[in-house]
Amino acid sequence: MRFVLASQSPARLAVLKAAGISPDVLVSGVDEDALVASLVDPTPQRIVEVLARAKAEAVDVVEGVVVGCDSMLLTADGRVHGKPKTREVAERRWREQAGTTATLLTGHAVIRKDADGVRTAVAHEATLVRFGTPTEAELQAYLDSGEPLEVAGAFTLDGRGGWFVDGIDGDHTSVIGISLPLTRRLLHSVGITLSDLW
Ligand SMILES: Nc1nc2c(ncn2[C@@H]2O[C@H](COP(=O)(O)OP(=O)(O)OP(=O)(O)O)[C@@H](O)[C@H]2O)c(=O)[nH]1
Repeated sequence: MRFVLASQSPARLAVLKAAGISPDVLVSGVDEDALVASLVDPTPQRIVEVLARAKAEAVDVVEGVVVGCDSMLLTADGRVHGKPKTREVAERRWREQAGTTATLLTGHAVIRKDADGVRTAVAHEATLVRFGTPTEAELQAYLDSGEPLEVAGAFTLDGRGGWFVDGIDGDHTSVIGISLPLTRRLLHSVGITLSDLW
């Protein structure tokens, strides 16, 4: 069965490959900001689920299974944060989040398309992340690396950011970008087991 990852994320691709899946990668190009702006008073959980589903629906796949994801960091003040994209925003994020606990939300959408039609399953995973406190020099060096600018919440678990994550409570693959256990459950709900894909 064809397995399509509707994501440009190298981390999502790496998680799937290490887990025995070699997906086709089709980048959705969804305008995330515009879609979020169109939602009326959405919860953080709904935002990541709507975005994940939009990405999976946007790619042109006639038959097979498509997976789309979206990750955001939900901070204790109720705000959600995507990718900083600039050094200034990444620095502000770290000055606010260092030493705190936040929740990394990852929305997941699995869409199966075959002769029986289209079946869709959507859910999100929430992982608590306990941030450490980088020194000023460490923070500046981390920002200089460029890594925190292109990842949700301005940190990675499996990269340079790992030095500044004291611990997590929940699924680590979800933090990296795609929850394997949740994706397995969503695949089951559309009639697919891993043995169909391995
Ligand atoms: N390696 C790594 N990447 C992370 C981590 N946390 C978040 N990310 C990445 O941060 C990005 C979150 O942005 P998203 O909008 O969900 O995805 P994207 O990278 O824009 O790619 P699309 O799915 O095509 O939208 C994803 O690429 C995640 O894999 C982490 O702990 N490790």
